Amino acid sequence: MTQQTWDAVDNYFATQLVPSDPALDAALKASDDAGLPAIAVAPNQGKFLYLLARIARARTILEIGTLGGYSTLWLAKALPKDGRVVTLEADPAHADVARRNFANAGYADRIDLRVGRAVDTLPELRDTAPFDLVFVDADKPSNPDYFRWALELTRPGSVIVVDNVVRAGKVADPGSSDASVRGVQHMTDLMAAEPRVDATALQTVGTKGYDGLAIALVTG
Ligand SMILES: C[S@@+](CC[C@H](N)C(=O)[O-])C[C@H]1O[C@@H](n2cnc3c(N)ncnc32)[C@H](O)[C@@H]1O
Ligand SMILES: [Mg+2]
Repeated sequence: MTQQTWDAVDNYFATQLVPSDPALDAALKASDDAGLPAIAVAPNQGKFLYLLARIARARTILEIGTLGGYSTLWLAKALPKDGRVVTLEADPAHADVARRNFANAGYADRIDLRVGRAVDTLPELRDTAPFDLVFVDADKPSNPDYFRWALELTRPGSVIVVDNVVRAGKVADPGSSDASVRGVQHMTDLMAAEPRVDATALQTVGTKGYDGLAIALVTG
């Protein structure tokens, strides 16, 4: 299988099942025009997050890693009118683009964007917790910290999703010295040893190449 096949299949399903949304398309274009890296989730992955949030009947969502807010908008779309997404972003330039995207999409009232390193902004969220769903998609070396925080800020029944866990297959290399790979491996160790979650991980292919995500249900 080749990238060309993966693109064609993603485009087939996106055309059928992920109708284009002008607000989301505009957010992607504005992010691109502002020079942000093209590392947002793909449209079908955004819809997947949206569906997970709806399946979980999420009213409060935490996202770690905003970029231009594309995945944030998918998550915000899944919320009831009085629901809320808190999204954390370290880079003020990314946050500026995201803030404009939220306003232009008409979702600014449902999204609370906090600028700063997530390890510094997460402790502020103890009063806002518990979150029904947490989406972890920031600096991968910090994934163990983000998993610990996600556990602290959720409740039994909450869902934790961690993006980009495959690292082009290097996650299976126990001798890897890549800090992102090691971050994912350490987080996976924590998930495996944690009696309060039930978790799995999936490899994926698509317009974003070869990747994958982990998902955990908080059980206790
Ligand atoms: C992969 S992008 C997020 C993509 C976004 N979730 C989406 O799919 O549309 C990762 C983001 O995390 C931010 N980031 C990196 N380190 C961070 C940190 N320590 N705290 C918070 N955000 C961080 C980066 O600046 C970048 O905007
Ligand atoms: Mg990602």
